[in-house]
Amino acid sequence: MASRLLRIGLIPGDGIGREVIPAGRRILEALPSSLGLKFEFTDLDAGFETFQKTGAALPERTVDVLKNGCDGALFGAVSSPTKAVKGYSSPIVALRKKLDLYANVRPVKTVATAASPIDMVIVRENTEDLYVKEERTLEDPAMGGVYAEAIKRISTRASLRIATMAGEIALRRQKLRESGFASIHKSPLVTITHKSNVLSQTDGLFRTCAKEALAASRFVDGGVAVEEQIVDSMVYKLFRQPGSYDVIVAPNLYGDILSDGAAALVGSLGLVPSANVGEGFAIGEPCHGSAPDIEGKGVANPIATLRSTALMLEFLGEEQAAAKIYTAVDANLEEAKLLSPDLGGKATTEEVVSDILKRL
Ligand SMILES: NC(=O)C1=CN([C@@H]2O[C@H](COP(=O)(O)OP(=O)(O)OC[C@H]3O[C@@H](n4cnc5c(N)ncnc54)[C@H](O)[C@@H]3O)[C@@H](O)[C@H]2O)C=CC1
Ligand SMILES: O=C(O)CCCC(=O)C(=O)O
Repeated sequence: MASRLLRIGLIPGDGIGREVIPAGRRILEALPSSLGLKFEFTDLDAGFETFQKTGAALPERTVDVLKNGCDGALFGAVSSPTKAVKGYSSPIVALRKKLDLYANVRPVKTVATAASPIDMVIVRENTEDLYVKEERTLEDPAMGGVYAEAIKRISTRASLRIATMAGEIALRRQKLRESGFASIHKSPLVTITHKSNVLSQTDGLFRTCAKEALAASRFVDGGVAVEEQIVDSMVYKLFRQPGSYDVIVAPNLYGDILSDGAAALVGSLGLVPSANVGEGFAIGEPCHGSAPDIEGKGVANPIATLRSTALMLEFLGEEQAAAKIYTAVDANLEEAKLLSPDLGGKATTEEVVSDILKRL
C-alpha cells in the first residue's frame, strides 16, 4: 500500500499547551501502520514566553515553516496578557490571518451514551470581525477623558465562504445521522447567528451573505434548512435546548464566546476541539487557553487536543485515521475509569493519554 507522508508543525505555545501537544504527536505516531500514514514533525515556537525571549510572539520561521514545509499543524495555547504589552499581539489570531485559515470549526459533543447527548458544530469566522484588532485610544473631555474604539470588519467574501463551509459541514453530517446518533438534529440545519437588530450594517451584511450562500442549490437539494437567531437569545436557547442545533455559523467573536459556553454543556473545555481551516491546510487547536491555574500540575485534560488532532486529519482528507482517534477517546470517556479532574476524576494527563493510546 502506498503511504502518505504528512509533515506536521507542532506549536505547544505556553502553559498547558506544552503539556497537551505532546499527546497529539503521540497519538499520530501510534496510529496503525495499515492506514498508510507516515508523519514528520517540526517543533515551532510561538507565545508569550517566546515573545519575552525573542521579542516576537510569532517568529517568522514559524510562519515560513508552516507555509512551505508543513501539511498541517497542532497548536496548544498561548498566555496572552489581559493588560496591553507593547509589541505583543496574540500569535494565534495573527497566524489565522497570515495563513488565511478562514474557518474555525468547533464540534461540541458528548459521547453517544451520555444521559443527555449533545452533538453540534460551531463554525466560526476566523479572520475578521473585532479580531482585525484595529483599536485606538483617544482623548476627548466630552467622553470623560480617554476613550478607546475598535473596528468591527465584516466582508462579503469572508461571510460567504464561512456560510458555505457551514453548509458543507451540515451535508457531511448526514452520515452521523444515518449511523443513528440519537441526539443529532433530525435533519441538516444551519443556524445563522448575528445581532443585526442592533448592528444592521456589519452583522446585517453577515446575515445577508450567509443566507445567500446557503441558498445554493446543493444545500437546498441536500435538505439543509436555514434559520437565523439573534446571538443573545441564542445563548439562552443553547443552554435550554442544545438539541435544537445542528450547525451554527457565527462571526468571529460570537463564535468564540458561544463555543466556550457550549463546552460547559458537554462537561469541560478540556473536551472541545477545533480546527483552523484554510485551502488545503488545517491547524488542530484545543478550544481552551493556557490554563495558568492548573499549569505544571500534570492534570490538564488532553482530550481536546486529541480530538483536535483527529479534526486536523479529517480536514487533510484522512477520515479513517480520524475515526480511530474519536473511537478511542469515546471509549475512554464511556468507561469513565480514567478521567482527569475537570471531569471529576483523579487521572493525570499521562494516565488519560496512555489509556487512550491502548485503545487505538
Ligand atoms: N487559543 C489560545 O491560545 C487561547 C488562549 N487563551 C489564553 O489563555 C490564558 C488563560 O485564559 P483563561 O481565560 O483562564 O481560559 P482557559 O481556557 O485557559 O481556562 C479556563 C478554565 O478552564 C480550565 N481548563 C482549560 N483547559 C483545560 C484542560 N485541557 N483541562 C482541564 N481544565 C482546563 C482551566 O483550568 C480554567 O479553569 C489567557 O492568557 C488567554 O489569553 C485563551 C483562550 C484561547
Ligand atoms: O489568548 C490569545 O492569544 C487568543 C485568545 C483568542 C481565543 O480565545 C480564540 O480566538 O480562540
